[in-house]
Formats: sequence, C-alpha cells, structure tokens
Amino acid sequence: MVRSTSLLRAVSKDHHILGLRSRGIDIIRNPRTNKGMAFTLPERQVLGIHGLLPPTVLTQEEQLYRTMQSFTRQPTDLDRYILLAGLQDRNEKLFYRIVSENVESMMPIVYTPTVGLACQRFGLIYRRPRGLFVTIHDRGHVFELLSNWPEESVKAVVVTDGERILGLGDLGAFGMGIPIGKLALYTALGGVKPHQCLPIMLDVGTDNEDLLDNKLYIGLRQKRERGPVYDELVDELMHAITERWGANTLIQHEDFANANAQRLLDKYQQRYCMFNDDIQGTAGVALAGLLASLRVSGKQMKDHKFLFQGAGSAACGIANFLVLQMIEDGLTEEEAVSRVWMNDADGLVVQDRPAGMSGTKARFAKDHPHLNNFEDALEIVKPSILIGACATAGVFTEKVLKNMALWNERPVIFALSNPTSKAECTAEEAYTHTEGRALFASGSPFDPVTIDGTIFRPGQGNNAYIFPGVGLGAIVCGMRRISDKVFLRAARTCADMVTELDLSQGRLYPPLSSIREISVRIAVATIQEGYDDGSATLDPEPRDKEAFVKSKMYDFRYDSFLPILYDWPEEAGFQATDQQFSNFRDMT
Ligand SMILES: NC(=O)C1=CN([C@@H]2O[C@H](COP(=O)(O)OP(=O)(O)OC[C@H]3O[C@@H](n4cnc5c(N)ncnc54)[C@H](OP(=O)(O)O)[C@@H]3O)[C@@H](O)[C@H]2O)C=CC1
Ligand SMILES: CC(=O)C(=O)O
Ligand SMILES: [Mg+2]
Repeated sequence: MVRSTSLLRAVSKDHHILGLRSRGIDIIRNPRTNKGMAFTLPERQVLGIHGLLPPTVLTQEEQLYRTMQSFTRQPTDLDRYILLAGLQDRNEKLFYRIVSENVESMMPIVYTPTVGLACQRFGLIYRRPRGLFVTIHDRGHVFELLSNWPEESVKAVVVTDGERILGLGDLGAFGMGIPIGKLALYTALGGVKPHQCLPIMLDVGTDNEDLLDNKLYIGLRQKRERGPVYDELVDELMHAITERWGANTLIQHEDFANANAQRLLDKYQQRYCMFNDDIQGTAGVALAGLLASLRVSGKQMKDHKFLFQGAGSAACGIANFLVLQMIEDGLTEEEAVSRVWMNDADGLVVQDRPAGMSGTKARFAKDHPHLNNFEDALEIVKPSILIGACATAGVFTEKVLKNMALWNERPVIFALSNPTSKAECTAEEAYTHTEGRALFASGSPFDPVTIDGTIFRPGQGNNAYIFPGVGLGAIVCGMRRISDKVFLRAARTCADMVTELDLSQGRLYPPLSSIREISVRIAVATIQEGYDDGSATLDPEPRDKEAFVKSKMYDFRYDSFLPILYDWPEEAGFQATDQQFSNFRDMT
C-alpha cells in the first residue's frame, strides 16, 4: 500500500510551523523546505524521496564547504552572483547561512558592487519569481495583483521604481535586483524571516533609451510615467500593501530618483511604517562613521566644516542629521547649517546661482558668489570633512586629497557613491595622497591598503549597517511609524560598537563580520525608540528586548522532518510504502 499525500507538519527549532500539503518531491523542489543531500535516510524514506538523491548524506556544514568550493572556482563575480541566486532558488537555508557566515566575501556579490552589474544584466539573469512587478497598467488592480503573492505573512517590503539604481542611473525594471539584494540582507544580516520579505518593482517605464532598444529588456517599453498618474500608482501600492498584510507592514523606499525620494518620504512618513533608505539609512550610517571619527580627531561635530560633493537624497539626508547632531552639541540651527556646504552638478550650492535649485539642498545654500569648479569650491570652503555622494568617479582628485591633507591633521574623506566604479576616489588614492592620515570610508568595499608598512582596512560606509537592524526592530514590535530619531539612535548604536582596534586599523565601522550583532543592537534601539515615542504596538513591551529580538530571528538550521513520526496522522503518507514506513520506524 502507498500512503496517500497528506498534511505534513514539521516543527522547526524556532517552532515555526511549516504547513505543507506536498509530496516528497515538492519538498525538494521548494527552496524553503529543501535540504538537498542533507535529508537524512529516515527523512528520505518517510518523505518518499529515497533514491531521488545520491546515497551520501551531508551535514549542512559539509554543504557549506562544497558551496564555498564552487563559489571560489567561479571565473567572475557575476558568475558568483548567479551561483548564489541559484542556491537561493534551491535551498534557502543554505543560501542564508552561507551569506551570513561569510559576510565579507558574500556581501560584495549579493550586494554592491556586483548587484549593480547584475541589475545591468538582469534580462539575462532573471530565472523565476522572487518578487512582484507592479506596472503602471495595474493601476486600479494593485490589491488583486498583491493577492497573487503566495505568502500570507509579509512583514517587510522593499520597493523601487528603478530610476536611480546605485549610481548607475535609470535601469527601469532591471532595478529589481536592488530590492532582492536589500531583502537578502534583511535576512542574512538582520535575521528577518525570508517568507516575511517581499521585493517590489514598480515599473512605470524607463527613460533609458539603451534599455528601450535592448532586446533583453524585460520591463515596460515606454517612457516613464510621471505626474499625477505616477503618484496615484504609488498611493495605491502603499495602501494595497497595508490592506493585504496589515497596517504595520514595513515599507522601505529604495533607489527612487531625487525628485521623488524626499517628496514621497514627506508624504508617507507619518501615514505608514516606512522609510527611505537612501535618505535616512544613509544618513544613519554616515553619522555613525563620523561619530567614530571624532574619537580619533578628538573634536566635536560642531568643530568641523563639511563639504558635500553631490547634493541629492544621500547628501541632504546626511547633512540634515549632521545639523541635528551639532544642535545637540550646543549650536543654534543657523550656526549648524552654516558649517555645511554643498556642491552639485551645477557647482557650489549658493543662493543666487543661474541654475537655481530645488528640494532640500536649498537649506544649505550659502550667500556666496557662484562657482562651478569643485576644486575652487574646496579652496573656498577648506572643509575638514569631505563627503562624496555624486555618483561620479574620480572627482576626489589627487589635488583635492592633497589639499585635504594640507589643511587637516586627520582629514575625513567619505567616498560613498556606489558601485565601486562610481566612487569619488579609491581607498588607495585616499591614503596615498594624504600620507595615510585620512579617515576614510566608502560605500562599496575596498581591499586593505599598505602605506609605508602600515596596513589600513577601510570601513564600508553603507546603509547595510543600518537598515537590517531598523527593519528587524520595527517588525518585531509592530511599529506604526518610523521617525528620524530611530536612525539617529541606530547611528549612535553603530558608532558605539567601533573598537579602538577598528580605529587603529583605519576603520570607522565595526568589521562586517560583526554586522549581525550590530543588527540586533540596532533592533533593540529601534524598539526602545518605538516605545519611547509610542509607535510600537506590541503589548506588553518586552522586558529583555535583546532576548526578545533574538528569539524572533531566522534560524538557518534545517527543519527536521522527524517530529512527524511522533504525530503521524492516520492518513499521512508522503508516498512512503508500508515497508519504507516500518524501516523508518525501526531505524529511529
Ligand atoms: N553608501 C551608501 O550607503 C549609499 C550610497 N549612495 C550613493 O550615493 C550616490 C548618490 O545617490 P543619491 O543621493 O540618492 O542620488 P541623487 O540623484 O539624489 O543625487 C546625486 C547628486 O549628485 C550630483 N551630481 C551629479 N553629478 C555631479 C558632478 N559631476 N559633480 C557634482 N555633483 C554631481 C547631483 O547634482 P544635481 O542635484 O545638480 O542633479 C545630485 O545632487 C549614488 O552613487 C548612490 O549609490 C546612496 C545611498 C546610500
Ligand atoms: C547603498 C545604497 O542604498 C545605494 O547606493 O543606493
Ligand atoms: Mg539605495
């Protein structure tokens, strides 16, 4: 007799119940339940998959070793990206474990810089659904479309419209790689459970002519929809997400172009549990690194003078946080703002310039004659902290860096633009042209640099230090809203975790290998802020917040299918024959 297919109930170690009406082969095909060759012999027999796998039974550790072997043998980083994406599609637990336990080697692949290349080639890389494509033509039906997503308990959505993908510009629907990558970090670095994460690509067309002509392009072949129709779609999406998955569903806006980023944040920040990562997450991580730098320079933030190269979402987000910090140091708002200068594509941000200006940068416009040469602007401002967020490679020239070293004992130089090909300078340039005195950080990773026998290990000033922890904290305490203060707290938490050893090696951030621990602390800080400002809805407030956060985190270890033995429903079967079933019972 063959026992018929029935309800399989497997209780994992974190007591997450997998409710599956599946045949054994479906358990292998489902990346959430698949364990590859790690299915034990009893499991293989009871699930009816005995013989479908090679006879060797591997531990997860042995699988990790084998995967690392394949990983290092790939000819290029893009091949490594494709290998990992394939693993994520086959065996989710193994994928997340390998990323989380090898953050330094995996993050440059699943995230910047390789994810940028993956987006540019997304038409070739796309294999299977890993998120939702919501197009401008779905207006009026977005809720129905979201209902097609098979998960019932989505808690975190990352959405982009693909208009400003890293520093690579408008990549349209190819931008889907970014929400996928960000949410991979939600799980790998923040421990948010993968079935709670949903990437969304809002496809409103693209103004990238190359893509519109590209046979491999997979998005809508039309110019971007803008104006009221665009706004209606975003509105409908925000509403539909919370209708479908609850009012406290976290929505992260990612890589929207400047004209939309701050505008949408202002519109939705008080209405939804949402944030803009490029504005607030980046401000958090930059502030963290700058706070750590104060321990080396022995200064306060208010003692500094800042110049930004780039005056968009990232730069203005950081500048606004610096003002808050300086006000806390005792300055008036006017004094704080006066210390922050900006330069953009039209030159120095000054009040009466021919190009005028839009958006938040106006706050920082100075009463000064117009200048459109950055090196001249630098000479005028003579900053002690120079921050690049202009997506333009090489603008921190040798002359710029040497001048920074001339005016400052410890010049602070942040080249935040991503991917690596857009960085304002390399780590090697920053250290070489400042005789190793620069306090340097970059958005994408750089290898250590040796100058006169001293090894510098630059830190990665990337919002990946911030958003996974904020997301985790907001989700587990059911936050209604996320204020800027959450990110200020996250920044201080991250800065506090920088050790003297980190600083002595030139690193203004803790090593990436400790990022999961940082995420836990940031989650705790987020929850604390949530209860302080009344936005947390979880009742009662957890007393031991750290233990609470940890108890909610994803467990990379495989679920055991063995508990079904002890709770074997009469009609259960999994295609196991009576003989297989009794063999299984004998063995256990
Ligand atoms: N490290 C991190 O965690 C993060 C890094 N970033 C990176 O920062 C970069 C910018 O992102 P974001 O702020 O969102 O983008 P925006 O488009 O909002 O801003 C870009 C800014 O750069 C200015 N700019 C463009 N070209 C030049 C130039 N040649 N010289 C001076 N300024 C120039 C633009 O000027 P104008 O205003 O006149 O158009 C604009 O102010 C990207 O590369 C992104 O990857 C972003 C978020 C996080
Ligand atoms: C890191 C990031 O969010 C960006 O470069 O856009
Ligand atoms: Mg971004």
